[in-house]
Amino acid sequence: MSMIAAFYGGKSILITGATGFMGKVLMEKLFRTSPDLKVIYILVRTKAGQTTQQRVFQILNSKLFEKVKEVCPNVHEKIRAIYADLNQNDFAISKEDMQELLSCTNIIFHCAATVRFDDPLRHAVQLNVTATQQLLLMASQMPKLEAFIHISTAFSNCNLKHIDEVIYPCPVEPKKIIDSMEWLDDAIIDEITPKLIGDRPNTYTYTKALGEMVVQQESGNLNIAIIRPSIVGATWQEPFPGWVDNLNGPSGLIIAAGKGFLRSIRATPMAVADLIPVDTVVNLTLAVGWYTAVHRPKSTLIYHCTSGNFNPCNWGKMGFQVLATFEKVPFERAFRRPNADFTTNTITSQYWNAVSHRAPAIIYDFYLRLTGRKPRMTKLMNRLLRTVSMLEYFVNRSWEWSTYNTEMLMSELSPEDQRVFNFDVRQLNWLEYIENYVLGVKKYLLKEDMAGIPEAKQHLRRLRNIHYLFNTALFLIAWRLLIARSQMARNVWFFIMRFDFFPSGSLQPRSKV
Ligand SMILES: CCCCCCCCCCCCCCCCCC(=O)SCCNC(=O)CCNC(=O)[C@H](O)C(C)(C)COP(=O)(O)OP(=O)(O)OC[C@H]1O[C@@H](n2cnc3c(N)ncnc32)[C@H](O)[C@@H]1OP(=O)(O)O
Ligand SMILES: NC(=O)C1=CN([C@@H]2O[C@H](COP(=O)(O)OP(=O)(O)OC[C@H]3O[C@@H](n4cnc5c(N)ncnc54)[C@H](OP(=O)(O)O)[C@@H]3O)[C@@H](O)[C@H]2O)C=CC1
Repeated sequence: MSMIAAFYGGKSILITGATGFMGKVLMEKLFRTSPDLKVIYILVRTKAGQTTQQRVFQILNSKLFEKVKEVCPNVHEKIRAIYADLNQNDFAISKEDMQELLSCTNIIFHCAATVRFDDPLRHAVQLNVTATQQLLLMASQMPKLEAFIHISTAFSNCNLKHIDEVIYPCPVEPKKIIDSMEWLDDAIIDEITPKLIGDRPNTYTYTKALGEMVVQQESGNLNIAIIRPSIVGATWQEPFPGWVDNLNGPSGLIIAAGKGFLRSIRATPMAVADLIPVDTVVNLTLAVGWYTAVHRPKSTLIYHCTSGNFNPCNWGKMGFQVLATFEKVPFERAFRRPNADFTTNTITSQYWNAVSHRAPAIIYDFYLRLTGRKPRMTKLMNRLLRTVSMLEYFVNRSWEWSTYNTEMLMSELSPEDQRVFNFDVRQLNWLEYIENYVLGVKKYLLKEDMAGIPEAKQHLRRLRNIHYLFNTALFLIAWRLLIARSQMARNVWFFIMRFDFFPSGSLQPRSKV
């Protein structure tokens, strides 16, 4: 019997960010392994015209939850969606709901965050820092609370090369930052943002670091742990391989490469691609919840959930395997044949951006205009290049994360728990994982049917022929222009012609047969 699964039985669990990528997998695993848990409270806002109930309905009816429905048929009764907006005071939770949360919650998993790299500082602080502070305040009023698990990121200190399982202070206290957001206007905030984030690449990593400081400062008597995952990718094993439902991290770039938009990226092939499957992160998170509640460590423990030091894969290997998978399972209606290159040189990268990204987009838009349609490729390409430029920081560096606490936890688990809540990435076969990831992107993100693969391959063959035709035409035009302008080119041309048309020793053309 799994001790961790048994621990969650009968518990009331509060999850923030349950509608997000990680939150959904966390809920799924909890329901599947501990169907006798009492209730999962989720803080949900309304979005895209959907009520909180409609959002929950959609999640429970998704493919991800198919297995849960077999194990826990009354899952919809055990999930209690509470309307909440983490940007509002007291999260805009009603008094009755707040009362229930305060009196019943046993465990909190705080996953909600803004993960956008370009969020204005004010918004990133509100969600990643102030909301965390408010949630801690709520937690301190929960008499039955056994553990508070905060999800951070392994990149919260990405300005360092070696990162230990400790909280590193930021120069300006989070409380001062929170206060200043109250009275500074947006223009001033924008002006001071680069100074505040310092050598971090974006407001996301900076505010996640501030969030950790808040956890440390406001922990009081709470039983707290922090989990720092690296780049979270599709599921490895559970509930099935390759599940992914958003474009963050590598997923968006896999689509861009598979559809032939992304042809080159400034990335270091030998740099470690510190990807971690989402189900691995969830298994560690649940194990940490159990350990923190049962063993009550004296201080806040930080767990790095990374793959680089256990089972490293690099970007070169990853890119190669992604392209190899496109050969077997191409995406439908590609713009160009998938063929993305890595370059480490900024100038070469700019050259390829002009030649392989912008030029084809301009030509395609010209074609759209000629055929009376609205041009759109240049705009799309500009957005893609902007996205790529934001991710470049992470694909040109390697980090070392110490994993003492994660390894300690692994050794504390019973063999059964090590199996059910497996977070040992040494067992991960990268080639298989990446292949399943690409397949998952095709199936669950692009919603493409496997039956369309022959047609997709046929389309790629057509694109290859167009490519050859286009290149030949381009070569001929360039050559024709060159001979018109250069005597030397003309001499070379006549020399070749003579060599080809007049057999050696003869000045007569070859007779046509
Ligand atoms: C052979 C090649 C193989 C390639 C493999 C190489 C892979 C390298 C991957 C490196 C990943 C490094 C990630 C590092 C993560 C750090 C870990 C964390 O904690 S951080 C946690 C992880 N956090 C993150 O990863 C956040 C990263 N993302 C962001 O911050 C923002 O999306 C943005 C600033 C990039 C774009 O903002 P903005 O322009 O305002 O627009 P929107 O957001 O509204 O989207 C606009 C359009 O772009 C689309 N799209 C979106 N994302 C991607 C993508 N990744 N990609 C491509 N496309 C993407 C989106 O669908 C939309 O399309 P459409 O609907 O218009 O057609
Ligand atoms: N994905 C990754 O690569 C990594 C993620 N992490 C961390 O893991 C955690 C989960 O990330 P992930 O699941 O990928 O992120 P997602 O963007 O998929 O999910 C974010 C969640 O936060 C919720 N949320 C955002 N703003 C609000 C708000 N104002 N009120 C209520 N809820 C809100 C979202 O709700 P809604 O659906 O309504 O938008 C969503 O449920 C985050 O803390 C992140 O920093 C760490 C390392 C890597």
